[in-house]
Amino acid sequence: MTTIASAPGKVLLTGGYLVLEQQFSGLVVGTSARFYTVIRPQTDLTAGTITVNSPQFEQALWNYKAIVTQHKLQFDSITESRNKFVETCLKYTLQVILERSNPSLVQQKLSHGIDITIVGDNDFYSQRAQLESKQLENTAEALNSLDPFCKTHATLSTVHKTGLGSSAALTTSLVAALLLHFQVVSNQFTDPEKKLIHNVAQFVHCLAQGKVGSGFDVSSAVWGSHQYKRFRPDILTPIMDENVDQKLLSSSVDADNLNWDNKVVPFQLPPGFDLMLADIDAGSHTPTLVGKVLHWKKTKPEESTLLWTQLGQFNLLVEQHFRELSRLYTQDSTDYNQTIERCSQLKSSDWHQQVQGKVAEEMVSLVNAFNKVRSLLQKMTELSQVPVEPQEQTRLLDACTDIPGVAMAGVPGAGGYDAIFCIVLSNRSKHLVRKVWESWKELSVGPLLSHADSNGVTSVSLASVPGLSDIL
Ligand SMILES: Nc1ncnc2c1ncn2[C@@H]1O[C@H](COP(=O)(O)OP(=O)(O)O)[C@@H](O)[C@H]1O
Ligand SMILES: C[C@@](O)(CCOP(=O)(O)OP(=O)(O)O)CC(=O)O
Repeated sequence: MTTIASAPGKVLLTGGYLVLEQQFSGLVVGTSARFYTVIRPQTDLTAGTITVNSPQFEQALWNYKAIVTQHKLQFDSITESRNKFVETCLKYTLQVILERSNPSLVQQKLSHGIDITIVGDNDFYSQRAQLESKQLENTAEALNSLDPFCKTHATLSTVHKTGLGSSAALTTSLVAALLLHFQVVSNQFTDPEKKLIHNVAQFVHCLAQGKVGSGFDVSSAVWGSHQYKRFRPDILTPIMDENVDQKLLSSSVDADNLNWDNKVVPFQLPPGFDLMLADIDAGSHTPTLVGKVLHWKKTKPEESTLLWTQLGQFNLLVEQHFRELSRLYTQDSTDYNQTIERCSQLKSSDWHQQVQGKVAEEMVSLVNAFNKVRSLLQKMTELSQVPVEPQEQTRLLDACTDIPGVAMAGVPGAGGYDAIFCIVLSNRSKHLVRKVWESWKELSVGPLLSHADSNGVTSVSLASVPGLSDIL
């Protein structure tokens, strides 16, 4: 039986940096771009052989040996080339599986080896090189013409990532596929099953990256779009050890372990709103940005605390206005749709003067709250001297915000020169935004094709994913 699990990428709309602390939250939106892990039993491999390949990359083939005796696992990497995330996923997820399932079932499923294929939608990786080699412009139309899961002509260490969170989506889809393949979870992915997938994926992701981060990226790979409040780091810090005791690991990641105090409040963009993303070629190194911002925060506790408090309030206001708009839709969808239609034809700065009614008022409040968020991120940039929303990005975002039907434009997550997002109200606005991106000279702006998709981790069939069977 072939097993496939899939997990989405993410965009942190608000809450960058603040979400590292439990008292603040982040608003994260899932993307239509997803990772897929396909597990197929083999008939001709020696017992315990696990082959993993990522066909979009060069030199992306890894072999492992997993020997199970009773509840014990002996796990070795056979190939010289390593993939920290894949290896960590396999080793510790198999240990969790051994604590929760019959060892003879695990042995039987590994008896002739298994083959694992991992792919991510094209949006996870920059397609600039691919487009250049085909002499195509970096436009949405050209991206649309590429094959699904196309080759990047790069290795995993040289590829340019677009910031959708490849390691979190990969980890989550691989953990979920393994738990499903070894029958620890059902293909329904019920709530407690998702909790287990989440907890295992957070552990693996933290161990592989060598630190306990906020975890919003793994959380959105599991739960899709939501308001995220982090877990207390000390649920993981004591087990951040390659030789962690298997029983301790399994009990720590248990769905019923109440020490996991992360909070997930489901969220969806209101009807008529959609997300657009662009990757900026300049790029920033997120861990460096985070290190510098946190260093500044420590040296300037008073000014940073004030900024964090204000930013926290306006981040929450943005979310509240989104939620109120969704509520207004359910109350009177005709009035709501008419207002959105009207707003989609006007610049957001004109909504206040030219559109009336409750929905319009809410739209204006949303824009005002988000403008305040941006001005506070600009203040953070100035005070910390870290380019969270640098001036080049400010100019680009202002140009996007000046387009009719664009409700907001901002830097996602840690900000920097990595990416931008826009929230737009119509296909016409999308088209106009793409035109601005194509003609923008100061920064190289590459469109992504993803839109907002609030679904989290799922089990899927091969036939339901266009292009997937072609790369197996
Ligand atoms: N398609 C893939 N197949 C296998 N491993 C992958 C794939 N995509 C990403 N990874 C893993 O994730 C790592 C990248 O993680 P990271 O630098 O944290 O990027 P991101 O910010 O996108 O999560 C890679 O080095 C690799 O181990
Ligand atoms: C600063 C942060 O709060 C958010 C960073 O979010 P990004 O989405 O920018 O992350 P990358 O995918 O690693 O580039 C750090 C964190 O929460 O871990």
